[in-house]
Amino acid sequence: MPSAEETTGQEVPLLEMRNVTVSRNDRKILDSVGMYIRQGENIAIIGPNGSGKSSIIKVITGDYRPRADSSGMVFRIMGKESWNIFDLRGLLGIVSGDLQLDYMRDISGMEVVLSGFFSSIGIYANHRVRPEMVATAYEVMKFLEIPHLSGKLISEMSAGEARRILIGRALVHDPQILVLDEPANSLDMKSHHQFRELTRKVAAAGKNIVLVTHDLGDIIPEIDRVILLKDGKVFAEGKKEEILSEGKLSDLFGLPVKVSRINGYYHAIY
Ligand SMILES: Nc1ncnc2c1ncn2[C@@H]1O[C@H](COP(=O)(O)OP(=O)(O)OP(=O)(O)O)[C@@H](O)[C@H]1O
Repeated sequence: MPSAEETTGQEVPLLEMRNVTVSRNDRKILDSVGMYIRQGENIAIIGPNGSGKSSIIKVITGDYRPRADSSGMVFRIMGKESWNIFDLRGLLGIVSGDLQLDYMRDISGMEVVLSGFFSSIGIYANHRVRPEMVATAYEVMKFLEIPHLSGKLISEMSAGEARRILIGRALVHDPQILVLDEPANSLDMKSHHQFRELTRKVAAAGKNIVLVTHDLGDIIPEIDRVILLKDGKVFAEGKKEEILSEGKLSDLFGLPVKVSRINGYYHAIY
C-alpha cells in the first residue's frame, strides 16, 4: 500500500498540531497550540517557567490527551492521529531531569541503557534481555563514548555522566525523535559542553531533535527553528535567527534581554 507521502506527493510532517488544548483543574495549561515539525528538522521550544513546555512534551508522549475546542483539533505524529502507546514509545527517545531522579538507585549504566528497550525504569524479572540487546547497548555506549560507565552504578555517577547514560537509554531502541526536556539542568560547564557535543553527534546521525529549554545555551547550531511559548500559547515561531531577537526574548521573559551569538551558540544576558 502506498504511504500517505506517496499518495499526496507531499512530505508527511513529523508532528502536526492545530488547536491543541489541555486543561488541568479547570485551567487551560495549553491553549489552542499549533505546531508543525518537518521530518529532518531540529527544533527548540523555549519559554519561561510554567509556560507549558513540559505539557507539550506530555502531549507528544501520549501522557496528556488534548481536547478539541469548537474550531476542531489536529494532532498527528508522522501523519497518524492515533498511536498504540508502545509504537509511539518506539518512535521517541526521551531525556529529562525528572527521568534522572527516577533512576537514583543502585542500577548499573548498562542496565539503564538496556531499560530503554522496555521503556521501563530498570530491568525486572519479566524482561528478557537478549544477547543482541546487550550488543546494541554496548554499540550505543561506544557511539556516545561512555563504555567506561557500563558497570558504574548510576547512583554513583556525576550528573553529567548520568545524563549521558540517559541519552544511551533514549537511543538504544533506535528512535526517530530524541526529545530533550531541560536536559542540561544542574550540569556544570564541562558536563554541559560534553552534553551539547553529544547532542550534535546524535543530530548528525540523522535523528530529529526536539529540545525544551529556557536556556539559550542549550540550542545547538543544528537546531533550525524555534518556538516560543508563553502562558500556554505559541508566542512566536520561525527561523532561529529571527526568533532569538532581543525584542522577542525581552517580551517573552518580561525583562530586558541582550543576546550575543558566538560560534553558532546564543547567549542571553539579563
Ligand atoms: N497535572 C497538573 N495539574 C495542574 N496544573 C498543572 C499540571 N501540570 C502542569 N500544570 C500547570 O501547567 C502550567 C504549565 O506547566 P509546565 O510544566 O508544562 O510548564 P513548563 O514550561 O515546563 O515549566 P518549567 O520551565 O517550570 O518546567 C503550570 O502553570 C503548571 O503549574
